[in-house]
Amino acid sequence: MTVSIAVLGAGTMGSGIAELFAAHGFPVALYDPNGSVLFNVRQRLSERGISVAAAEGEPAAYGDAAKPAFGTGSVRLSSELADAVKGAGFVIEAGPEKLETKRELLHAIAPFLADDAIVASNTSTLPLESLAQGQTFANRLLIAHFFNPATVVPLVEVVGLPDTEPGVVERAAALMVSCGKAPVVLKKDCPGFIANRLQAAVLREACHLLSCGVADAEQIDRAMTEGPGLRWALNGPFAIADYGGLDIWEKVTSNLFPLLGGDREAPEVISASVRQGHLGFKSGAGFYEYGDGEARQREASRREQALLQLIRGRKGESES
Ligand SMILES: NC(=O)c1ccc[n+]([C@@H]2O[C@H](COP(=O)([O-])OP(=O)(O)OC[C@H]3O[C@@H](n4cnc5c(N)ncnc54)[C@H](O)[C@@H]3O)[C@@H](O)[C@H]2O)c1
Repeated sequence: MTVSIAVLGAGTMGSGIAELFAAHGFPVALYDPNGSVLFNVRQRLSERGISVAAAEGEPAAYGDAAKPAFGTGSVRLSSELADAVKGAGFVIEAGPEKLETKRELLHAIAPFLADDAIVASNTSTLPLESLAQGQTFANRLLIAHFFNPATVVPLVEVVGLPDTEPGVVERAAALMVSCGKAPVVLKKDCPGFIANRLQAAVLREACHLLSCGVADAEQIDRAMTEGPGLRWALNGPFAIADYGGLDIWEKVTSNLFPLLGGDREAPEVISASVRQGHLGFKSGAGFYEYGDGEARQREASRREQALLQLIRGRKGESES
């Protein structure tokens, strides 16, 4: 039987996760408390070929309530939490990254959850333990951490707790696989999980090099995309160390580790940009300039296509 999906929060990640599940044939209910978010999501999903309906009683602007009722491969938009959650076999929250908001949201869904529903959080940084505290379904709660864009990037980090009900993590991982994802199951809860910790370590050093005047941002980025970035799409750091030779990497690490940047706070170059309202791509400027909304839309599509091509090319290589 096809499991019904409920996605809570229809922002960048929630709308992408809803699209992913719908594109793989699952019936999806997508909840957001903000009507204008739902209105925009309807436009976006429709443009991407996903069938969108409004839940009963919702404004027609969210989609035609008459069709499709809750069909396979469609998204039903709802501003009612109970409506979105009831009957769902897998619920994933993608609300704001605030502990209290997420805890309250999880608390609010408890009365409407099916007895065997799995509940996941897409949090980037909050420990599962802190989300699970006091929740009646804590033994069915886990992390399923997608990457942006959720429709494209294969990785989903899946994390349970020591008293997670047996089989729950495995069922969630299998669900991800059925959507073409490559789940990585962590042995234990860890803030930032794996991938964001690795990315943060690289960004810390990139900012250190920039602040030392070794090169500008563009050159530092090129040193990544024209070099290690290409290899990292095929081999992780341990395989790269094996290929290079562990004797060599012993020297590299012992010579370089004492010299690497060791910031314990957000890099000043990033904080200064944030203070000026330069938030990166979404605001039109950060380390680079991105132009107006239309230019950014084009760039986002181009990046998504390039990423898809890369993923397809990589699959082709490993299959041949
Ligand atoms: N953006 C990323 O690259 C990324 C990647 C992985 C994980 N995440 C995580 O995913 C989550 C969502 O991030 P995002 O980038 O989509 O944020 P976003 O700001 O784009 O979306 C958040 C959505 O939550 C809605 N919301 C507000 N209060 C809510 C509530 N009480 N219940 C349900 N929804 C509510 C907002 O209206 C908004 O539409 C965060 O936990 C974030 O850390 C983000």
